[in-house]
Amino acid sequence: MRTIDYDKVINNIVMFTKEKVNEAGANGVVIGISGGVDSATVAYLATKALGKERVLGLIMPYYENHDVEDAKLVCENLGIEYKLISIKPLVDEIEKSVGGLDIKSKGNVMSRIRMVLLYAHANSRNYLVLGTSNKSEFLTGYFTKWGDSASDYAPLINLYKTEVWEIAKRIGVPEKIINKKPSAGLWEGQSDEDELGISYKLLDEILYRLVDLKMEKDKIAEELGIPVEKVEYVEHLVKKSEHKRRLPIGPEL
Ligand SMILES: Nc1ncnc2c1ncn2[C@@H]1O[C@H](COP(=O)(O)OP(=O)(O)OC[C@H]2O[C@@H]([n+]3cccc(C(=O)O)c3)[C@H](O)[C@@H]2O)[C@@H](O)[C@H]1O
Ligand SMILES: Nc1ncnc2c1ncn2[C@@H]1O[C@H](COP(=O)(O)OP(=O)(O)OP(=O)(O)O)[C@@H](O)[C@H]1O
Ligand SMILES: [Mg+2]
Repeated sequence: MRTIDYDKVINNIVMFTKEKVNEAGANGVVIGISGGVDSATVAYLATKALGKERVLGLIMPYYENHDVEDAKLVCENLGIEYKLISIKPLVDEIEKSVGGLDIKSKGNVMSRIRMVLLYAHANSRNYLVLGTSNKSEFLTGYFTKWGDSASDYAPLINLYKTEVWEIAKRIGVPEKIINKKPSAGLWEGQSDEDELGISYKLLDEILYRLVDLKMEKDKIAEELGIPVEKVEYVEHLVKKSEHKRRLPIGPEL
């Protein structure tokens, strides 16, 4: 992987967050706290930048499981204000109004309902929404369009998942959270690496060479000692999600 000066990156994110909040004249930031490492890392960095009084955490479970305890652990360790809001009634109402939803579509509704709640709090308190997307998710399209991808600023967007883990370790995110299997939590037992069909470690190595270094696919395969089909698969994920990384477009006049 690329070598990064982690202390410098941490400092840059902290300065960036401070600057953007000041520029916007905002009173603080609101973050969806899932109990996973991405949102925990954003919450730790935001608290470093703004102080605990200007960070609001929203814990928004659909399912009843241990993730809520992990999310509370993050908020309580930081001493930030947090609210626990079950999104079950809202999501179930939408599912009913559609007349039933397959599990993936329902997961996307969960993600978008959380976005609505985050922006309702941002509007009413003059806060900004901090997103938690990282570069691995962003490039592969592994997010809900206008759902978890929707935010005002995304402090981790230029960092691969394996780099987020490194940062999390350095800023004191509890080990229990760092060691959790990444999951969107959109259905019981969901795992990012299972759904994507590749480990983040390998995905990041491929993405870095494909996107940042713009290397030829067979060269990447040779360097990593993997079949070229794996590289082609990752390229396919990047290409088919292009529409998720831009605002809607229309025809040329
Ligand atoms: N070519 C194209 N040009 C323009 N728009 C296009 C399009 N193809 C689809 N679309 C639109 O995009 C929609 C599909 O995109 P979308 O609604 O996002 O849905 P989709 O990509 O099918 O599903 C989201 C994926 O992200 C994962 N996810 C979601 C949320 C959080 C996390 C996490 O890691 O925490 C992961 C989730 O498990 C699932 O695999 C279509 O319904 C259509 O409206
Ligand atoms: N139950 C939840 N409560 C509040 N926010 C949530 C919840 N589930 C998901 N989110 C929001 O959606 C984001 C995307 O989820 P994602 O799973 O990619 O990140 P994560 O849970 O922080 O880390 P990991 O990918 O390691 O599980 C979260 O970071 C969080 O901001
Ligand atoms: Mg998660």
